Amino acid sequence: MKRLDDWFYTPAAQVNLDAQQAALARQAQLTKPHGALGRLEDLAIQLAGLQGTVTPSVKRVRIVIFAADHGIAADNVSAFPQEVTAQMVANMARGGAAISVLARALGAGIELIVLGSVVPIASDPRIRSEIIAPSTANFTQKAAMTDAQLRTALAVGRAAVARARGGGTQLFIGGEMGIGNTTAAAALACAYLNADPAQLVGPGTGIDSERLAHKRQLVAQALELHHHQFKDPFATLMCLGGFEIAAMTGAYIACAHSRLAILVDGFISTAAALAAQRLCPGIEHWMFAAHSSAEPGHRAMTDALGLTPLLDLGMRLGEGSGAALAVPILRHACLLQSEMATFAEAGVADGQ
Ligand SMILES: O=C(O)c1ccc[n+]([C@@H]2O[C@H](COP(=O)([O-])O)[C@@H](O)[C@H]2O)c1
Ligand SMILES: Cc1cc2nc[nH]c2cc1C
Repeated sequence: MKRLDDWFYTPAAQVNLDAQQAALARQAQLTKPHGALGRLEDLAIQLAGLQGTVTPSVKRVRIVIFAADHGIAADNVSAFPQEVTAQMVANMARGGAAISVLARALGAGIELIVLGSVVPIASDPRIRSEIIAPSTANFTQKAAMTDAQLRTALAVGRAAVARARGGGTQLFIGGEMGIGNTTAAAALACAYLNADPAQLVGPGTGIDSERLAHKRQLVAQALELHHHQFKDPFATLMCLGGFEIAAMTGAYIACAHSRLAILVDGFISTAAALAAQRLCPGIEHWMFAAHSSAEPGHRAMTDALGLTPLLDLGMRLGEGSGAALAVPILRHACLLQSEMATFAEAGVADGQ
């Protein structure tokens, strides 16, 4: 049931325009031709507005991985079996996944949260169990989640951000793991953007063209079944989403409420960002798009959010890995803004 006083409908916090103005003015005084640092200048100015200071910093980064299984995986939409979701979470806990390596290199904190798994998750202090159900329902037959399940998933994301905030995090990265979740993300993108599955459904982990045609057909079937819900962004997420996608949506919204900058990862993370933007207007101002996923259909979502990805490395891994790789760019943008000398300090003659 829709209640407009629900926390996730509260619009995003306002950006601090004074800090943003001050950062813009400082950029003009730094020892470089005006605009010579290109997008690094815009990033520093945006971060100044988000953090309310002329000298922003993203030293303290928190990566939260949300993992869950999907009912649609029963329909042969992924190149991998469903138990890989749980196996990869265990790999992440042991430090062997790509995101584990990148988080270590960045000195970033990482939290693993499982919201649904078709196989039992071994008790492990490094894994947070927030199991809602073994998996979502198959959305070609019924809504993926119940209203209560969606609210729980959104709240799991919100609580993760509260913990991050408590630890002094300056930049939030949501990562995900879930076999079958590119089908859910593509279905969400089609519903929110009123687009055709032929444009937005792609190969995910790497299926052949025959299975891709089948995957597109399943998404078309789901859109047909649920289309009467698509005027309502909450109901759309309930019908087509996943527990990990919804948790990321809740996390992003909580970031925009608690003034925390968000670095969005790839295809699935951006579908969650799109859902967040439909629930929480203005949230896009709190976001940076880290990279352009190789998954076709990603671009349509970043365009709809008005975000321009920082990197294009042909990646399609998820786990927050593309976002982790973009962190040094944001860090360097902040360092330049904070530590470069001004023309006056350095005794360098300014231009016109
Ligand atoms: O982030 C991306 O752009 C991305 C693109 C394709 C696949 N993935 C990852 O691959 C898994 C989903 O792929 P699939 O084929 O099972 O739908 C899931 O665990 C994602 O993290 C991620
Ligand atoms: C091995 C593997 C690792 C992943 N990481 C994110 N999604 C993934 C999907 C697979 C299949």
